[in-house]
Order: sequence, then C-alpha cells, then structure tokens
Amino acid sequence: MKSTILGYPRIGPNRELKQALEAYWNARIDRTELDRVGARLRSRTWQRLAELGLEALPAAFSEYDHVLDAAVMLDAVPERYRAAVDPYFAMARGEDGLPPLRMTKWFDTNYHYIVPEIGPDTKFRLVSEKPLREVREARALGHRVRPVLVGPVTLLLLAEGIAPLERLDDAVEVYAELLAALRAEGVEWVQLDEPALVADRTPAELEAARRAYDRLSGTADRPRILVAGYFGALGDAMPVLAATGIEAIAVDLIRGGPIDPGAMRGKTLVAGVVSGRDVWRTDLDDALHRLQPYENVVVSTSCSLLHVPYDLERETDLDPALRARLAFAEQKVAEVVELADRLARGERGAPAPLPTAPAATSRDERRSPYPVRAAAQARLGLPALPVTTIGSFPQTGDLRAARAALTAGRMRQQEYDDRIAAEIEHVIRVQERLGLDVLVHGEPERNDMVQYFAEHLDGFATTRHGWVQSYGSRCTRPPILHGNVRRSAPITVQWATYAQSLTDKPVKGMLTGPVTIVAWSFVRRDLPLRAVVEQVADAVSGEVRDLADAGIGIIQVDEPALRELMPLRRDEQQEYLDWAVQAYRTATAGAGDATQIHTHLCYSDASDVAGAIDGLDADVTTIESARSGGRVLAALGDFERGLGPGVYDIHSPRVPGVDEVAERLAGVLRALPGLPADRVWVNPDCGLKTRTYEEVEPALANLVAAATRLRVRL
Ligand SMILES: Nc1nc2c(c(=O)[nH]1)N[C@@H](CNc1ccc(C(=O)N[C@@H](CCC(=O)N[C@@H](CCC(=O)N[C@@H](CCC(=O)O)C(=O)O)C(=O)O)C(=O)O)cc1)CN2
Ligand code: MET
Ligand SMILES: [Zn+2]
Repeated sequence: MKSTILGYPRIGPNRELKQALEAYWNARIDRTELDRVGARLRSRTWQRLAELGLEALPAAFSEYDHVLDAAVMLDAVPERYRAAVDPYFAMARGEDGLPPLRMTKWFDTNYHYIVPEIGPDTKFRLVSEKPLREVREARALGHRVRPVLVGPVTLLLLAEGIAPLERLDDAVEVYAELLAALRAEGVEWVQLDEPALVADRTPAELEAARRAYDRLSGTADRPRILVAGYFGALGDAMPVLAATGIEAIAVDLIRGGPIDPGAMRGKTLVAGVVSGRDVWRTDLDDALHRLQPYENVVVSTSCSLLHVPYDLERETDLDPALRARLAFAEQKVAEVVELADRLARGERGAPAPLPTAPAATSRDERRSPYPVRAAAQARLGLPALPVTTIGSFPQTGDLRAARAALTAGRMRQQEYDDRIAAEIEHVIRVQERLGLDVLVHGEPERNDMVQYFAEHLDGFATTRHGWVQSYGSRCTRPPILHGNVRRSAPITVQWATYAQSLTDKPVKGMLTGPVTIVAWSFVRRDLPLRAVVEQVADAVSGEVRDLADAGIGIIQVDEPALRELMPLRRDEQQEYLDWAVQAYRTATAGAGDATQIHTHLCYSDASDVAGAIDGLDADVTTIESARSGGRVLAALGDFERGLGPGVYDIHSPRVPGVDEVAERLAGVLRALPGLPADRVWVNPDCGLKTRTYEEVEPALANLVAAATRLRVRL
C-alpha cells in the first residue's frame, strides 16, 4: 500500500443513515431496509475512495457506534439485554424499562461511544460476522478492503466492570480467532485501533498491550496487522508495539509530532500527515518534508475522517477566500493520494514557517467573593430546593421545519420570529403551570447551542451540509472559526427579555461558554488555542453584561466541553485547566454581584475536573449525575456554592416517578450535609431538546412534586 485513510464518515452525505435509523426506531422501516441503507453507504464510500485514487480502502462502517460493534463482536452483551427485541439498539438506546449502557466522549472529540460492560463472568466468543460480511460485500463490488476494528487494549480500557483489563487475555483469544477467519476469507490487512495507547498508561497496561500484540502477531495464519495510535503521540507505547510482530503502525504526526525513524524497527509507518480532526487544507510541501526521514511509508490521515464533514464542494455559500483554505473528507482523501504520488516521484517538499504565538493577556476579575454575592442574590427570593431546567425544551419537528423554511427563503423573517415568540410563550406557560422556580425561554431559536452563537459572531463561518456524527443518529455542523472573534451586536438579549416580560418568575439567560464554543468548532491553527478561547471569552463577556443590564437576574453560561478539551497527557492538563477556568471567569466577569451565574456541565465525569469546576466560581453548577450520582457527589462533596446534580436522565425516554426523584434528592442532601437546602438545586441532567413534550411535562411535574415533598420535611 501507498496511500490509505484510517476511516471515513458513515452517517451519509445527506444523513441517510440518520434518517434510516430514526425510521427504523419508529417502526417505519424494517431491519432489511435499514441494512440496505447501510450497504448502499458502504458501497458508495468504497467507490468514491477508489475513484479518488486511494489505494488501500478501510472497511470502517458502523450502524451506531464502533465501540459497541467491537463489544457485540465478542458477545460482551450483558444478560439483561439478551431478551431485548434488538439487543444492539437496546444497549445503545434502551428499550421499555431497560436503560441503555452509558455513553461518553471518545477521547477528546465530540463523538460519543457506548461504554461496554465487561465483568469477571463475561463470556467472550466470536459471534459477529460483521467484518467478514463486509469483506465479502466489498469483494462482490470489486474492492479489497481492510477491516477496521477497535483493538482489544482500547476496548477493555474503555469498558466498565470489575477490572476489565484482567479479561484482556480472554478477549485477545477471540480477536485471534477473528484474524484467522479473516485470513481464510483472503484478507490481506486488518487495522486495530488503539487510541487508548496515546494517553498515559501504567507499566502494567503497557505490559498487557505487549502480551496482546505478541499473541495476535503470533497467530499462525493471519492478515498483516496495522495498529493505529491516534489523537497524540504513542510515547512509551511505541517501543512496546515496535517490539511485537505486527507489520505496521499508524502514527498521528499532526497531534503527536515527529517520531524517531529508528523507533519503527523496520515496520511500515502509516504516516498520519493529513489531519482528520480539522477542516484545513494540508500544506503538501510541508507534509512531504515531514515524510522525508522515514522509509517504508504509507501516506495517511492522522485519524479516521469520521470527525469531518463529507464534501466541501457542496458549500457553495462560503466565502471563496475561506473556501480555498478548506478541505473536508473528500478533499483530504485527494490530498493523501497526491502526497503519495509526489512522495513516490521523489519530491522532498519544504517546511512551512512556524506561526508566531502572541503573548497571553492577563485579565482582571470583577466579582466579589461568593458570600458577598450570595447575600446580594437573596433578592431573587428563591425557595429551598429551587427547581429549574438546563435550558432547551423539545425541538419539535415543526420548529425545525420553520427554520428550514426560513433558510430556504420559503418563510419570511417576521413569520419565523412570530413562531419563535409563540414557542417561547408556550414554554414559559408550561413551566409556570408545572411550578418551576427558575424558568428558561427554551432555546427554540437555536439550531444548536454552538452553531447559533457562531452564526451571530464575527470570525466564524457555518456550513449548510457539513454534518458530523456526534452519537448514533445525532449530528452537528461544527462552525469554522477562521478569524478574530468579535461580537458586533447583542445576540440573546431580545429573546431573553421577551421571555422575562411574560412572567414574574425569574427567567435565566442562556449562553454557551468560551471553551465549549471553541471545542465544538473547527479552529484556526495560526493562534494558540488559549488565545482563541480568550477572544471568545471577551465576546461572551459582552453578552453577559448586556443581559445583566437588560435586567436578567440569572445567567447560565454552559461549559459542557470543559473536560473534552483537556489534553490526554496528565502533565499538560493543569496548564489547560488554568487558562480554561480563567477564560470562564473572564466571560462571566461582566455580571455584578447580584446577578446569579449558573454553569452547566455534562458528559464529564466531574471527578477528574472537580478542582476546575470549583475554580469556575459560578454561583450555581448543574451537572449530569442521574446515572453516576455517587461518584460526582463524592468529588464535589465539600462544595459551598449552589449545586444541582441532575435527578432526571434525559438521555432516556423514561419518565422518572416522584418517589424515585425524591429518593435521589434525599441522597443528594445526605451526600452534601454542609450545603444549606437553598443551595441544592433540582434539575434534569441536561437540556430537553431531544425529548418530547409527552415525556418532559410529566417528568418535570414529578421533579416539582419531589422537591415540594422534601421541602416539607426540611
Ligand atoms: N454542537 C453540539 N455538540 C454537543 C451537544 C450539542 O448540543 N451541540 N450536546 C452533546 C451531545 N451531542 C448532541 C449532538 C447533536 C444533537 C442534536 O440534536 N442534533 C440534531 C441537529 C441539530 C440541528 O442542527 N438542527 C438544525 C437542523 C435540523 C434539521 O435536520 N433540519 C432538516 C429539515 C427539518 C425539517 O424540514 O423538518 C434539514 O436540514 O434537513 C435546526 O434545528 O435548524 C440532530 O442530529 O437531529 C444532540 C446532542 C455533546 N455535544
Ligand atoms: C450539552 S449541554 C446543553 C445545555 C443547553 N443549555 C441545553 O439545555 O440544551
Ligand atoms: Zn448538558
């Protein structure tokens, strides 16, 4: 092989898989039709990659999630899911009365995987024919493909259960069996993804990795093995892999920096010089230059292209000057192919000049210490155990259709605005009727909590079709942060004040924080991330000030991606957390003491960033915890400011009962003995936008009922 990529988007250029999945879940199509959509997408992808001149094609499709696929392949299906109508989707999304497995971030990306559950008694066997089926399917279409699987070390390190790594040897036996089966099918290469090896690993973990790859490479009749370590440098894992009998190692030369050519010990280097994590064109001369030191090179992407949109050609509205700097998945494949050709012709390239980093600016903080603020905020007159939500209310099909009509020019702005105003009024009335204490406007005007702000700030571009899978059928269109970020006018003040005008209860203003806006965008590379986040923080700070000036007494600044942007290596984490926290404080500094600042975090196992959450110094922190309450509460146990551990798991269609919520709340109060009850908040885990009103109304009614019951006891 000369050129390859480590993976490709799977959702479909027009989100065909999303539509098919949702149709299947709603029983509008059957399994056969869903499979047919998958097969069409695989066929189209291979054909397109071959047309673009790529030599070695990956088979990296997944119907929902590649980690779940690997777990299912080993039959690591917890007993309770076996009787489900469709165990695969029951594990992913739950079924009646059966909650799904936990879902969490795939390393430092905005992609989420299903966390496998592997215990001491999990019996591994090779059950899935998926890789074999796809190889046969490709062959029938005239392609030879390289099956891509999550490797055994990463799979077990990501799993939950009792010491999953202890089960590694057993799991590896099943992988060995699969390798033999693939070989019998005539497969030449297999790719095992081991991104867990780019994070800090203990000597015992590295030893386990060595054993695993000694065993797999020792399999008698097997395809050649490519182990892919991406999202950073392999570091200590490099010599471990290089000492085993595997044939190739894929290295992330973008995030990981150069490697010592001697470290490859004669193995093939699959050189990730085209970034799979951003949408910028590659400087081909610079990439060629960086490939010079190595022999036995295959040109590749730094990681799977799963994290970028399909095709720039469709973005006809983008400014041509910006467009000329961009590459989406198709364009990146073309870059890989061109680099491989130029390398083969003996071209040597030339290094690009390094960007000069501007000095970080230091800022002043304007808020008083918490006790002073808390006294000033008593004016809000909130009860003990105040009940609130995280911001969004259900995004109905009707709302999305109205927005689509507006964008397509089929609806006038005035009609759209009237529609939004009516929705806000509805959301306010629902909350008043249910008896919540701090209301929200429901975010109906927002397509997405990041894209919406990007559309209203200078320095960003947004796309029409640039969908990237976030989890399962859910996608986002990450904005492109290409210039200096500036807020030229207030963004949320009009809808926030409108919502407040409808009610006597306080309505929370709702903003997205600087770290999250940057984490969920594609970001310019000519400035350090820190400087970019500071620019966004200044913009958010202006909005906070304007909201406060307009009489909004409570302002929430969400930072759900605080943990996501954290470097994978421990020795870089504190520096990041310091500037990330500083940026948040800059963003919220514009509020006076009497303005209550809320923040919200989710998908973050709060225990590793508890110090930083404290450092944000928000007056109230709402946090996901319905499924992992104990751990979150233990980490935040000595918190003195307001805390709202989620008591309603919004990722499931289930409506929690009053008793259940009351019990959870009682547990929260027991875990936070030092916190007065007016600082303990009652709220869901996250926003309600993916739920329906049929689920949300009874669930919120039960939150209010549970809070009322506990207030009586206090
Ligand atoms: N950026 C981001 N990252 C995040 C989150 C988040 O909220 N935002 N939450 C966490 C979990 N991730 C999530 C990611 C996406 C969604 C989500 O709901 N996405 C929606 C799309 C949201 C959106 O952009 N909506 C647009 C476009 C909607 C759309 O599909 N419109 C149709 C037309 C609709 C019609 O005519 O009926 C079309 O364009 O074809 C809008 O409302 O305007 C989806 O996949 O369905 C939820 C959670 C972590 N990461
Ligand atoms: C992913 S965090 C979501 C926070 C946002 N305010 C919402 O409720 O949707
Ligand atoms: Zn959230």
